[in-house]
Amino acid sequence: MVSSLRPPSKLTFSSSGIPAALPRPAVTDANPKAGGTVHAGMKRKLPIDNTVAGNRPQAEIKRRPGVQSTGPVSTGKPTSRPVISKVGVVGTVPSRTAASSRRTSSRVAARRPANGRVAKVSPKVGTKPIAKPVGTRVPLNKPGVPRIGVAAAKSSVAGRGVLQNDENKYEESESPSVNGDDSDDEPRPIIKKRKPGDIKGQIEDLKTLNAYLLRKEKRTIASKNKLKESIDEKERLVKELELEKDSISEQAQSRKKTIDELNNEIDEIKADARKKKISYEDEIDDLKRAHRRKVDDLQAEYDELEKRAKSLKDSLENTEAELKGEKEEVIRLQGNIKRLNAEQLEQESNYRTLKSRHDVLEETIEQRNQKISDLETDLRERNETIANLEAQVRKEEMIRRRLHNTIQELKGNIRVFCRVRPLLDNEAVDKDALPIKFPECEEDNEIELLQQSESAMGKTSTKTFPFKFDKVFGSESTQDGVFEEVSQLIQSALDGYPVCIFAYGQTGSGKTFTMEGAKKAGETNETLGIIPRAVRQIYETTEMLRSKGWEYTLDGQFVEIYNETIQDLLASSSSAIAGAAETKNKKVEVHKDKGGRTVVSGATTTRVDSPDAVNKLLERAAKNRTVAATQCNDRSSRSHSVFMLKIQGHNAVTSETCTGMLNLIDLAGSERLSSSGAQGDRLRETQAINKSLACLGDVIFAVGNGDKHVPYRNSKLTHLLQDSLGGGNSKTLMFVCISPSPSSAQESLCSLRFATKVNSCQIGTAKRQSN
Ligand SMILES: Nc1ncnc2c1ncn2[C@@H]1O[C@H](COP(=O)(O)OP(=O)(O)OP(=O)(O)O)[C@@H](O)[C@H]1O
Repeated sequence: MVSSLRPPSKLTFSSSGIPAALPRPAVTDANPKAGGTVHAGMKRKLPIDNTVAGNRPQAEIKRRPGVQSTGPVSTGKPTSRPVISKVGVVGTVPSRTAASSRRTSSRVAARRPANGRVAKVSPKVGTKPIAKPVGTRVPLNKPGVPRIGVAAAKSSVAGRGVLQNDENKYEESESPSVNGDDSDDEPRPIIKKRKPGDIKGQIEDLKTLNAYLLRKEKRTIASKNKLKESIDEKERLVKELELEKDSISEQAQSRKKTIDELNNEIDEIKADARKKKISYEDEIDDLKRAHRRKVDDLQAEYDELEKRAKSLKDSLENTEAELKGEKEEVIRLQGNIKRLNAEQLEQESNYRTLKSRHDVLEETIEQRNQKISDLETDLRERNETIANLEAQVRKEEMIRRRLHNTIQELKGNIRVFCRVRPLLDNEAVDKDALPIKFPECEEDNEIELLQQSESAMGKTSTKTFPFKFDKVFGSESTQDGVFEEVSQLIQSALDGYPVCIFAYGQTGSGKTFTMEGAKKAGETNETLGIIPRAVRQIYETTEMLRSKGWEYTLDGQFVEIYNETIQDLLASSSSAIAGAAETKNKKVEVHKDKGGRTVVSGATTTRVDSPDAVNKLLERAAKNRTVAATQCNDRSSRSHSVFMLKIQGHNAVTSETCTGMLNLIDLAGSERLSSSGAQGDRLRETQAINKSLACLGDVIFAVGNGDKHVPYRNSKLTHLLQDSLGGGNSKTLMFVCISPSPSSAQESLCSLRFATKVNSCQIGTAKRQSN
């Protein structure tokens, strides 16, 4: 019988907690001679109680018919319990004689299944009960057989044969039986009965017996030695089994540990499962809610669909009705199609007619294209002519400028216009009593001032003072009419000449009205004075002159001379005027630049590139004058305001350049000191005004007389206007403004006399400033 051990491939646990795959010996009946179970690892002969088995292999016993075998191998129901002795001899001992083995077998019984089978026992301790005929008695204590304990005895009993592993065969032993069973051993010598006194025979018998006993002793000793060896071997086996037991115990502990770990793992899994259960419950709740919502939505959708179905049904009914109408329409359209077909035929005939016309037209187009080509040639020729004409125009423009200047010169480089303002509403005067008369003359250039005087005798006489100027404007004159006469001088400024236009006269005589226009809000453009009109004319003319190759830049300055101090009227803390630099706190000075031209530094210069820029400029100046007037009562009447416009032109075609200067001056009131009755500050103001006006007269007279020294620097005004009052190339126009009021007659007389004096001056031939 061979048992083999296979290593466990995988540890699995049975319900009892014992590894199901624990290695177990495979018990087979491979060795027919063996009567017991031998572990695969036991590669030695084990003495077995062969006598019990009758020296016949157990399998053989099992197969032999008629033998009543109760061995577990043959029947599976042992009549005796397996015995595992300390020496590892496994045999079957009848229950009643196995007391000495009970302690050992009890350990094995712990592993024995409940049904008492020993087919599977502890690894390496494979046992197989040896079948023994019932009632067979093992003779253990025969005389001459040494007592070596139950196991030893059993071994000795089994000494007739040896148990071999699967590699060794079960061999018959040659040695005599140790249990003294002569039937199988050397036969006991037969001692015949001797006659008494047959000593010799008795001695021979004794010798024979002795020899037999000696042989038998020898065999017994050999058997004993073998048994001893066997015992040693089995003790060693016991040790091995104990070691194995310890190993199994360790394995058991390790498995227990594993079981604990697995239990922990199971607990964790359970806890995890509980958590998951809670989470799944929440999820289920969410899903239920979602489901309810979905159901609600679906219900709403269903309602909606139902509504739609109803509306579709209605719509279908409508459509059906429409379809009916459409069918009628189709019938009607079919009639139309018939009619259209007829029309189409007509159209086709029209098309043919049109096609023939189209062919005719194409011919015409060809002829016209030819004509266009001719016209283009003509146009080119005409363009050339236009270019020539433009050159001619430019040439003529130069001629015009020269002629215009000649005319101006012929009119006089210093001209004086007299303007009499109308009576104001607050001047309740009889018109017939007015001291101003306008003689009827063709050129409207005469004026008479009537002055009444009373003689010592009390006789009243009227004295007439006639004056003649270049032009006299009566109280009926309009701003338009006045500007028409002035515009020629403005053109001179554009043509590159320095031009000065003054308004001279007593306070309230209409100087500001003439120069700037009405101050009242809501006045129309008709009341605009010379300054806005002049700037507008210049702007419009420069735009027109673009076509003749001229590009102009206009830079304006507006200053006030009060008590011989120049102040900037365009200064703005908030730079309200586009392009205006901050110059409020700067001192305004007059000096010469590198080119010897008189310039004003410290005053704001504004680029006038649109009519809007002009308006803003004038508004700013008016605002600043109003502020100044608040600081000093009636200041505007006692200061000179000077608007200076620098006009720079460049003709890219002819490479001509020109620089004109237009000065428009609203002079301070020219009251006489004696008549004004001024005192204190007013007296000083009046003195400053009179001085500057006198200086202006002196400069004009000096230039007119051709004096070598012209006293420009005697006043800020003449110093400022030096280039424009500089004789030959400048043009000066003075407006002498007259109040028609009788109370102003004396002042009017003075003004007219001053103007006449200026008018008598003839400044030499004006020369155009050009590069
Ligand atoms: N030609 C005119 N037609 C209608 N009203 C005029 C005319 N000339 C002047 N006036 C009016 O007469 C008043 C005085 O005129 P203005 O202020 O121009 O005089 P002024 O000489 O500039 O006085 P000041 O020296 O005080 O500035 C103003 O109300 C003005 O509108």
